[in-house]
Amino acid sequence: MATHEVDVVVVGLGPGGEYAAQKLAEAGLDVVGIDRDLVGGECPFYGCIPSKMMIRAADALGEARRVDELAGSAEVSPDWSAVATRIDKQATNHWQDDSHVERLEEAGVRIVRGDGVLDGPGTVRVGEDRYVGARGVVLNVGTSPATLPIDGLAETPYWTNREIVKVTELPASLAVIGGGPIGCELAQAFARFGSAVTVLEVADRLLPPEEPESGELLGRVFRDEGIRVETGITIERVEHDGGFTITTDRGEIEADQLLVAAGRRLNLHGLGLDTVGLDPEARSVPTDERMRAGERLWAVGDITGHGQFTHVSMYQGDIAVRDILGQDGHGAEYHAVSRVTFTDPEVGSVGMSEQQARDAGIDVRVGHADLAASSRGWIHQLGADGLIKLVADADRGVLVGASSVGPSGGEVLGMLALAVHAEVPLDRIASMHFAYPTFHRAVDVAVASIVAP
Ligand SMILES: Cc1cc2nc3c(=O)[nH]c(=O)nc-3n(C[C@H](O)[C@H](O)[C@H](O)COP(=O)(O)OP(=O)(O)OC[C@H]3O[C@@H](n4cnc5c(N)ncnc54)[C@H](O)[C@@H]3O)c2cc1C
Ligand SMILES: NC(=O)c1ccc[n+]([C@@H]2O[C@H](COP(=O)([O-])OP(=O)(O)OC[C@H]3O[C@@H](n4cnc5c(N)ncnc54)[C@H](O)[C@@H]3O)[C@@H](O)[C@H]2O)c1
Repeated sequence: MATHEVDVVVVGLGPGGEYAAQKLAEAGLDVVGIDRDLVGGECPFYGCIPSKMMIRAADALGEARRVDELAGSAEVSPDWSAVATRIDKQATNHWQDDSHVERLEEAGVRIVRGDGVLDGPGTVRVGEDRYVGARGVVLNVGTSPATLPIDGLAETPYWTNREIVKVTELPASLAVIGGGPIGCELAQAFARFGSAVTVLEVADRLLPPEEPESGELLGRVFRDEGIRVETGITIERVEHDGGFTITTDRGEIEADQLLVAAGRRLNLHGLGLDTVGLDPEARSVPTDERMRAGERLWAVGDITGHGQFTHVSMYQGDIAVRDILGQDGHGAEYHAVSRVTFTDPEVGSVGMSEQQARDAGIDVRVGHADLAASSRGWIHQLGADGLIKLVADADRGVLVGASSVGPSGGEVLGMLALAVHAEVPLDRIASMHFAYPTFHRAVDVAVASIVAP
């Protein structure tokens, strides 16, 4: 077994690990980056980027279909091959990671392909090689699609996000198990291209962790668009015989293809966490505000349990880099994590939901605004469904959470994320100017419903 002495070993090169490896190497450290699959991780090859390319195209179709009522007439002939080609060529370079590898190598990172396994503090084994980091190890091993214990499912050729991003021909019909962000985003994209889509969600609404108003609104929009939405459903069995038959407590559902988008499994199994004093069965890797997870060990990304988002992974990667380099700066805070599901309307939220705030014992005040009833919503008309919901801590006079659903809901969320993050007093928000007639002007209405109900 060969031993390689370096400064830092990064295991898993998802967004946070890739960022950390590059910055540490640019700072002059000797860095080895280990990945068993594509350097860059889930986001660029199987996640955010290909799915958002699908959504960009599907949104163009959705808008074009509004022309007849708003601006004359438009004939829409969807062609999935334009999306498939863009994902293949522009987003993923045929699922090759050369550009990611080149960027890291130019910074001085040595890339090792293989399965990294922890072997005591500061040490990682890859096959017959041991890499010892004098400063330590950064873990960024991410997630894989969760498997569901549904009778028959494992024997069928169902799709996860890994397969659906490579689809070159649109299925006539698609069933989607899971009405979370992946299920909702892809369901609407495929429906807008012409697939007959059914979403099967065990909870009583879409996007269950979001505010009930948000998930219910999205369910209404989906149904209006012709997507079949079955919430509160139990799937009993899945069979495949050319097509899929999904047996549920409401009868059988047939579909040409099946997407399972029912959450993620952390890639912690077999990682050797016990060799560094961590519980291999834990549901996340606990970290402090400097992303330290143990002796000479840092962890970033989905495995830390603070939201499975690229921006969280990179935020944490930056903090780990500063800690390793002995630099000052802010530590990790999670009271204002923002997230956006890129459906139409976009569903954005930040901080706590109303229920989470009540559960935390906060004296909650809630503010609402109906986007469709705002000046801009009325002008926009088609596709203006949306809302603003604010969750305020009455004692402190600040927002602890907010939701922004609507066209550009994720962009409107920006100002709310700032307010929650910086704990801007509500009366200061109430005293500002809100440009007319923007979508974000609905925030003024929602604030007023708390400050001067
Ligand atoms: C369809 C889809 C859409 C998404 N859309 C968005 C979005 O719009 N916005 C957003 O913020 N987030 C989105 N996400 C989530 C986002 O992709 C992840 O949060 C993001 O990739 C960060 O993950 P990570 O840094 O933990 O690592 P990952 O991206 O999961 O990468 C982990 C890496 O570690 C490697 N690895 C694992 N185990 C080992 C090992 N033992 N040895 C060596 N290498 C190993 C893997 O091969 C992989 O390359 C989406 C996810 C999916 C699936
Ligand atoms: N725009 C974004 O930022 C974005 C987009 C996609 C994914 N992501 C990230 O990836 C993560 C994973 O996404 P996801 O949608 O797979 O997971 P998720 O856990 O958020 O949602 C999965 C859904 O599947 C449902 N479900 C589970 N078992 C079921 C069953 N047997 N039958 C029917 N429904 C079932 C759950 O109730 C849940 O609503 C997200 O939590 C998010 O952090 C982010």
